[in-house]
Amino acid sequence: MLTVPAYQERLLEAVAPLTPVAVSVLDAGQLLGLVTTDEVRAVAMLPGFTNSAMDGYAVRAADVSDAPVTLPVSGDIAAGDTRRLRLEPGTCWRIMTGAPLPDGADSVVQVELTDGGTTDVRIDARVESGASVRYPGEDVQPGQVVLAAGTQLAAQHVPVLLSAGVQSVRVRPRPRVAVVSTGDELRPAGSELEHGQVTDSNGPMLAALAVQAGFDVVAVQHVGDSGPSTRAMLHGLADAADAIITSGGVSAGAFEPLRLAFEDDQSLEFVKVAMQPGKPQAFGSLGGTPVFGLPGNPVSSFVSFLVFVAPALRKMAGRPVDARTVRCEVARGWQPAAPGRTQVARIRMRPDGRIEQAGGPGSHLMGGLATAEGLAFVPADLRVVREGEVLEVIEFHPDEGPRSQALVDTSRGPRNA
Ligand SMILES: Nc1nc2c(c(=O)[nH]1)N[C@H]1C(S)=C(S)[C@@H](COP(=O)(O)OP(=O)(O)OC[C@H]3O[C@@H](n4cnc5c(N)ncnc54)[C@H](O)[C@@H]3O)O[C@H]1N2
Ligand code: MOO
Repeated sequence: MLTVPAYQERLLEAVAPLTPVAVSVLDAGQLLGLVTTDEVRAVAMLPGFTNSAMDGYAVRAADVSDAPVTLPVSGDIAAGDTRRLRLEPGTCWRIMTGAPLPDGADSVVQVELTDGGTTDVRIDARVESGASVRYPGEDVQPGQVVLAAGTQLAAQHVPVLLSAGVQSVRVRPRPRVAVVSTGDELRPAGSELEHGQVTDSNGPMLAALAVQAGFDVVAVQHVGDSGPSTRAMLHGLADAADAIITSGGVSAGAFEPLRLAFEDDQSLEFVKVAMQPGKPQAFGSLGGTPVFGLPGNPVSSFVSFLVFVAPALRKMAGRPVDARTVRCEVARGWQPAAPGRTQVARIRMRPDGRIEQAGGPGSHLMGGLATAEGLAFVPADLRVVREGEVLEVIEFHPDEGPRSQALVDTSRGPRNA
């Protein structure tokens, strides 16, 4: 049996980062989570013009040095005013935050330090030259590197990309994933079930895991216990997807579709990993598209995705491969179900940050999975997990949500309205 790190390594060696593509920054929502392959340089400077940092009055500092003073107000300059204006010595303009400073003005007195007048204004405090003024290029200069190569794009990068005149960025594309459930017993969700049939929950679950982890799902399909049908379906999907994830049909039964399809073929290998759940695994490549064959038990599939598939897909996406883990202390011990195999235990977090097992270790227990808040790694040589033991934990982060949602312009109201 392979160890968990040995199988992870095998998968990582077999996949390569996807070829970079240029993506328009106008599609900012689509960029979230993608990784830049090149430095991104500003085209325009930021700010683009001298402007006010405060609502107040644009003045020459010299004219208010003997404050309190009263100055005539030449007019109003709102944000967005495109006129080229001048300030005559001994006068002022009422100006709003972000509005262009008139030529000749060198500072802004915020409105709170005045009587707020609109024809004449009494200014009660002196200001230094440059007070409350934002200068062109003080934030970003043309040609300046605003994003390093290898940046994983997030909301914080959107403003500078859109404002600094950048047209497009080169990124690794989001891996496109096809999901295939195998087995004659499966029926699509919502179907009436006959005795012996079960709902295909792995397909939608694996699709949800993929989307939640920042990948695109291009197909969710089902095939029965037929080797030829499985071969045909997977070969078809290999052209449309960057990776295929199957569930079921990899263990020792008489009708295992993945085995029937590929056992005599060099394209897929069937291995056992010293992990519980998730012992039987298959991996291979169809026309260069990696195929991850996960075991059918729902929790086995779930765990296998996070432990084996997600790191490989992250490598394809150019992201750091390792899952983020935290070290947590065990609040209440338990007995690992399969000593000698790394147990990937479903756990709950107590309010004090300590953990306990969520439900039993069985790999069919979907109810227990639903109550879990993370997965804890119990080393294979640990026969008993004792209170106080410290384990590595992958926390589930439902707050992170999907990353491929387009940003919608809601200003036009509902579609077809
Ligand atoms: N003789 C042996 N039997 C089994 C072994 C073994 O080593 N020797 N390993 C066991 C382990 S461990 C696992 S895990 C499972 C893996 O089995 P398969 O990958 O072949 O999966 P199936 O047999 O197709 O299904 C297993 C189980 O999961 C249910 N299932 C499958 N697909 C779905 C789906 N899309 N949605 C919901 N549920 C699904 C299926 O109905 C079965 O109950 O093998 C053990 N057996
Ligand atoms: O590997 Mo199986 O997932 O132990 O039930």
